[in-house]
Amino acid sequence: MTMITINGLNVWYGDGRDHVDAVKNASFEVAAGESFGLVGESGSGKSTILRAITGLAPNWSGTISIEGKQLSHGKRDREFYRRVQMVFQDPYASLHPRHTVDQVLSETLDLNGITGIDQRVSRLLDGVGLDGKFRFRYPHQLSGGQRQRVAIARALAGEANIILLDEPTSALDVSVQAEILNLLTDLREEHNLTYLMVSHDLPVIGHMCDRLAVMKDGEIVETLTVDSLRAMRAQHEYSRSLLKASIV
Ligand SMILES: Nc1ncnc2c1ncn2[C@@H]1O[C@H](COP(=O)(O)OP(=O)(O)OP(=O)(O)O)[C@@H](O)[C@H]1O
Repeated sequence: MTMITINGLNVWYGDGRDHVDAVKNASFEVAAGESFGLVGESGSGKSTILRAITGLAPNWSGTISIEGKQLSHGKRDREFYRRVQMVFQDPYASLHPRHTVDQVLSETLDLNGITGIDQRVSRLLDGVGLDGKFRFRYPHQLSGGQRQRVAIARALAGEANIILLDEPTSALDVSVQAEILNLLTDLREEHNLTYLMVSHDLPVIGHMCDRLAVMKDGEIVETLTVDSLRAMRAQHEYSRSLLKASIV
């Protein structure tokens, strides 16, 4: 089954002189259980695609479908968030500073109509490798990696099996990045999750994804498998230059 279908997507910001075509005619599909990466330099339009999916970039044309259902313009409804969750770059900004880990997770479970919250919170913490002692801590009492684990637990609290990941490790210390990437890989397998992941870092995408789209100046210049990337079978000159600059 195709979980995410993007077809002829254009996204723009601003009017008149401020008009920016951030994404131009982008198309790709992400299958159930697949991990798909969007890679490209800063400003190439990667995050804008995620913003269009989540309704944060209101000006777009083309089609975006989740599990075969076309999304409309405007705000996303509860049903959308039941299927799709996000993990952002900066876990500190995405967690309420005056809510404990317990509050963050309990509230999300409650919103999803899930019962047996007490047990579920401990299971969620366990699932992301956080000791129970962190349960009643506030975000500022956690390290960056621990905060990102909480953000991941929150994304998994409901029944969503599509997770949008926007540079989920680039704000973290290098030593912690691999831990979080490995956790995400394990969770995908365990819960049969579908990932759409944005990163400017080709090795990160190579580690995490099955297929990827390379973006440049708002356009997808190439879509290829990570295996063919590793085998240096990238066709497009730009993809090859990215590849040369990094070790996948
Ligand atoms: N809110 C906004 N208003 C106007 N222009 C924007 C806005 N957000 C992004 N842009 C522009 O859209 C283009 C694509 O930006 P986008 O953030 O999607 O790129 P990106 O590849 O995700 O890069 P980065 O990793 O730096 O976020 C850029 O030219 C950027 O300046």
